[in-house]
Amino acid sequence: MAAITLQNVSVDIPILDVSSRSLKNNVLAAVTGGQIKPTAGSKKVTIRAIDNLSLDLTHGMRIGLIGHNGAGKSTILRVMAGIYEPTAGSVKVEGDVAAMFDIGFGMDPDASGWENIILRGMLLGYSRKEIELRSEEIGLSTGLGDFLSMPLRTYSAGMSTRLAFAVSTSITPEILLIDEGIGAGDAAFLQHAKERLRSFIGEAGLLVVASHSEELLRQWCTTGLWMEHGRQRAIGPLDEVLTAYNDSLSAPAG
Ligand SMILES: Nc1ncnc2c1ncn2[C@@H]1O[C@H](COP(=O)(O)OP(=O)(O)OP(=O)(O)O)[C@@H](O)[C@H]1O
Repeated sequence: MAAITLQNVSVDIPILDVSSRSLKNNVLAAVTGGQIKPTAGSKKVTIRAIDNLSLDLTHGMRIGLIGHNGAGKSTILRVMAGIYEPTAGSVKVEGDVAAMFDIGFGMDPDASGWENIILRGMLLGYSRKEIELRSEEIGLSTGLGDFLSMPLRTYSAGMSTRLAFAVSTSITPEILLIDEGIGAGDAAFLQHAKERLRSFIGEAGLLVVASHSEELLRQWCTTGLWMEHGRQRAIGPLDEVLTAYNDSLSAPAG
């Protein structure tokens, strides 16, 4: 059974080339970003991207991460994927994780489409034998035809997305983490991609998605987690959390 538990997790990112003396003491709090703090014992600064966050996500949950720019949504996903180590607190992840962040990550521009299917498949956890067995079916589903024999650097952005997308969705993950930005491509591909995504997402035991698109969150998620300056502002049924978030955006400042 898939599960993710975060206990009092904080993520501090030290910024090495900014001195705290350069910061203006803004009276108005920033509306974006994490919390900027002087680093203890130094003139440097630290950004607290996640601030003491505890979460208990269990099998079957479909979480949408909501919040302003720099609220910490991508950072939480990276902590869950094991890319970032928390500065404080503990993270426990049970189940295989598939992360769809930077869709082109790990692809080699000089290798052909076929070779990139193998490379990316191995990055996603397939053995060479498994991915070789599946590569033909994955290649066919891209609609790239003979371009699969050409180096990736000859592909347009949409063509590369097709390739990466086909490999990424060929696995059946227990935990699926998605950062917004997937969906680039032409209309026909998008239609195909949506169907493939729907079943891919349906197969995952636990889904966490960060997105600014309310439509996408409503389609895929049932629980909303509203983040603000690295902290949890609210968690609950998606509809209620989205309404509260939208109300906060339209409320007069002050
Ligand atoms: N590589 C980095 N170096 C320095 N600061 C970073 C880095 N990555 C993120 N941060 C900081 O961490 C905080 C949280 O960023 P994060 O990317 O998690 O926000 P987000 O909610 O995903 O934002 P957006 O909706 O704009 O994508 C921000 O204040 C950002 O400035």
